[in-house]
Amino acid sequence: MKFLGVQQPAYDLTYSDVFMVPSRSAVTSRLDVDLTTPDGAGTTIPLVVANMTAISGRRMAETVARRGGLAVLPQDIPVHAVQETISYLKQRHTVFETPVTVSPDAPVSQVLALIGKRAHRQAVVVDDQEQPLGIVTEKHCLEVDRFATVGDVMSTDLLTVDAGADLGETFDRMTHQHLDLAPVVDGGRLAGVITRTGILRSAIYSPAVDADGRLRLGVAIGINGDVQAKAETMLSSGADVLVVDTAHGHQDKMFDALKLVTQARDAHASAGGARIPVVAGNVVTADGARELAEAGADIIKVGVGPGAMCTTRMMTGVGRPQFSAVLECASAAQDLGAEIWADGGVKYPRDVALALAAGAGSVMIGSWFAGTWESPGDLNRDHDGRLYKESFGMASARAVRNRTAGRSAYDRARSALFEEGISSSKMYLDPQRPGVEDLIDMIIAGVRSSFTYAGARSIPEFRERATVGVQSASGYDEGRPRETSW
Ligand SMILES: NC(=O)C1=CN([C@@H]2O[C@H](COP(=O)(O)OP(=O)(O)OC[C@H]3O[C@@H](n4cnc5c(N)ncnc54)[C@H](OP(=O)(O)O)[C@@H]3O)[C@@H](O)[C@H]2O)C=CC1
Ligand SMILES: Nc1nc2c(ncn2[C@@H]2O[C@H](COP(=O)(O)O)[C@@H](O)[C@H]2O)c(=O)[nH]1
Ligand SMILES: [K+]
Repeated sequence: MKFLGVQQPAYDLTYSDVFMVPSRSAVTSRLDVDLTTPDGAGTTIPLVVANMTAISGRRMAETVARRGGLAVLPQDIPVHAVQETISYLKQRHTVFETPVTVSPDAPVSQVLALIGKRAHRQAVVVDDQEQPLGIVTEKHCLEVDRFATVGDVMSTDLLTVDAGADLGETFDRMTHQHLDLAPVVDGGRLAGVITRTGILRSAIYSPAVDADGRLRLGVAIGINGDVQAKAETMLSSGADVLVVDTAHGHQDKMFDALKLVTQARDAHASAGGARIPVVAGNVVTADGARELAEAGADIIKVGVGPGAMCTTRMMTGVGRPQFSAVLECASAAQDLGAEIWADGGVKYPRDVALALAAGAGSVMIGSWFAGTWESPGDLNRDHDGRLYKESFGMASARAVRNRTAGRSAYDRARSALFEEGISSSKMYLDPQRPGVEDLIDMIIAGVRSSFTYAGARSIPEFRERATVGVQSASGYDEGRPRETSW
């Protein structure tokens, strides 16, 4: 990346402070851009879901991995629950979505409870042999008494697709029959569901898979407790990426933890397992990035204070404008053969593109994905009828209370003194883009386009070719669309 015209300014920059100029391009289509990450995390798009309890769960992990990204499960989840999630994810189909099934005798209220995290808002009605009998949609259920049975309201106008069927032809048949969703069967039994949008997405994205072709998942490990045991358990349970994560990643305790995790990882690889990348953070300086890379981190997580749930900068004055942090840390890490993840503060597709221009291998997103069907929280409706989910920071009093539940009252009270995050925030679902895949579509469309403006076909080329200028607040404002007249 180079700065436009003048030299790099003497002050630090946020994503909003910068813009990119187009340059002569030989890339004639946005579809010629390959967004496979160079960071070794095994993803085909440079997006990682932040390890936050209100955001990253199994539905999120499954949905994002199918489109080539990676979710990282938070360190606060009990070990057995993480193991169950890994095992669940490893059994998911890489193209077909996991169906919600109900029996024809079930009340429609059951359907409404089950389809909450499904973007298609539909369930498949099956018999005892798991053979599809019909489809029931949210709309069917909302129009009747909650105790009406599924069999009363379901649609039996079905298109059942064989697991080996050509997806393009399936799309045409579904369009012809005005169907959005079709059950997929393998040997007569339900194997998944497919939607028309899902078919289109399968043509554009490649799932993030392990060596055995199963969906990938990351797991976060804190720096407290028995770090070695946790790392070993996660490795043997099938985690694909380990994230050693703490607020202040440039501290002795982090280096102790990182040593244990990399040793466990190496032992796992020597015993015939895959070599799992280790991520460590968070830091925002070249020194921090360099020392973590020297200590064995493959990927360094960068960002202190840009997160939407984060009060660190206001509480402590510590942090750094994220564009400059990413730029400096990426350069230091890459000198040592390591990569970085730009973590936090992403609100628009442009922020992802700018992080990649500054040298990030992937970009971690939390709060933006909180307001989606797939995040773990319950769906709420405000006074105006708008749908939202509740989110909270991982250093908030609420998260600290959860994390320290097993400790003494005295220890918990002491930990609660240090609060650097918001305990409750409303994250609204965008009516135009209520699913995480809708947001991924928007981000990836923006980033692909950004690459062609720079004449880049790949992330390494984009890093090389991007030309970045510094703008005033009115420069940024000029770029914003106006939804009403001004
Ligand atoms: N990216 C960011 O800007 C930030 C992210 N977070 C996220 O919140 C989650 C919880 O992280 P964390 O608060 O580190 O909790 P952890 O449970 O990971 O513990 C942090 C450990 O580091 C010690 N420590 C020393 N200095 C600090 C410091 N300045 N801030 C925090 N801990 C310190 C703590 O000791 P003691 O308690 O005795 O001081 C404790 O032992 C993580 O997911 C993290 O990524 C949190 C804050 C900022
Ligand atoms: N200082 C704090 N940082 C937090 C907290 N919870 C999460 N985080 C960080 O934010 C990013 C996600 O950023 P977002 O803008 O996409 O939401 C996450 O990965 C953490 O690094 C917190 O309570 N305090
Ligand atoms: K913030």
